Amino acid sequence: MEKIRIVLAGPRGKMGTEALKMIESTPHFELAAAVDSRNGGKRIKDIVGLPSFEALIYEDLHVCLDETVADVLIDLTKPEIGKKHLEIALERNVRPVIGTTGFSDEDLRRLSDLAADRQTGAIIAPNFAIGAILMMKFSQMAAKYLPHVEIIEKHHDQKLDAPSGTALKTAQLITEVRESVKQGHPEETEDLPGARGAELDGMRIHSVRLPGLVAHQEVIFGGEGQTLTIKHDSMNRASFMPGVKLAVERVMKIDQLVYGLENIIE
Ligand SMILES: NC(=O)C1=CN([C@@H]2O[C@H](COP(=O)(O)OP(=O)(O)OC[C@H]3O[C@@H](n4cnc5c(N)ncnc54)[C@H](O)[C@@H]3O)[C@@H](O)[C@H]2O)C=CC1
Ligand SMILES: O=C(O)C1=N[C@H](C(=O)O)C[C@H](O)C1
Repeated sequence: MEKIRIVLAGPRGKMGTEALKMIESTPHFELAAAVDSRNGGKRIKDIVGLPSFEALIYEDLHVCLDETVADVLIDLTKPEIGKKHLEIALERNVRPVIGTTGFSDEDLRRLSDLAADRQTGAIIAPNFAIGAILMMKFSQMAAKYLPHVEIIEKHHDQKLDAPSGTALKTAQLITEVRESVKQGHPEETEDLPGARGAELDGMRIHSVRLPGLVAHQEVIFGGEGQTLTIKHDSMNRASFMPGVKLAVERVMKIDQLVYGLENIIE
């Protein structure tokens, strides 16, 4: 089998270091280069303790792709950078697998058109953990019958964005099937601003940030005399890697943009 040549953006990060281990242990993957905000000109083996990686580090994705033969870009940096990198990769027919968040509906439309024009596969995955994908799918099933729903997402306190991409994706999947309802008391007040969380189509989303957490979400449904809680916990970043690996393999076989791994797992 021919190896899939990967450029990894964000190799020093919490996700990036796990992704390096995953690439190293996958015989048909090869690290072609890396993109980092520092360390340009060095080699990956010089900045992380993985001596097998000779791949060069670039500080600019344009230059990296000018000088590197690559099939796939994995981006695990931060929201605005991931979006920019996705576009640069597509313009060069390198297939992006993006783990960062912050894509508006308008971004998704524009980038889908770009992927279709270039006939180049692209995957944006708000969450790579297979359990989290199932949590979202089960939540969508439940929302059809129990439309009163609140989402509580909990993350480590180094997370930049709120609410999480996973919470937004969950809410979006729920709005596809749920009848719009006004939740809570019609006359409820918020005596401390933010107490009821963010609001999306009547649903409430609450974001918790604490040291000690990794990535966790509860979707709580309420009905007459009953509640249903669907809960997922990522205990470490290794939990995301089977999904990253699957996305890299699948992006090689598609010629359009896919938003969410639920669209590629059977
Ligand atoms: N889709 C998913 O399943 C998951 C997505 N994430 C997302 O992945 C991203 C990374 O998460 P963590 O590893 O926890 O963050 P982190 O802060 O540990 O790592 C981010 C890395 O990106 C690098 N970086 C920043 N700007 C850059 C630039 N311009 N070019 C290249 N590299 C740059 C930083 O140096 C850092 O090493 C976040 O956006 C996070 O929300 C995190 C976990 C799971
Ligand atoms: O920043 C994180 O850590 C995570 N980000 C993604 C999100 O915003 O949903 C995925 C996962 O929750 C971890």
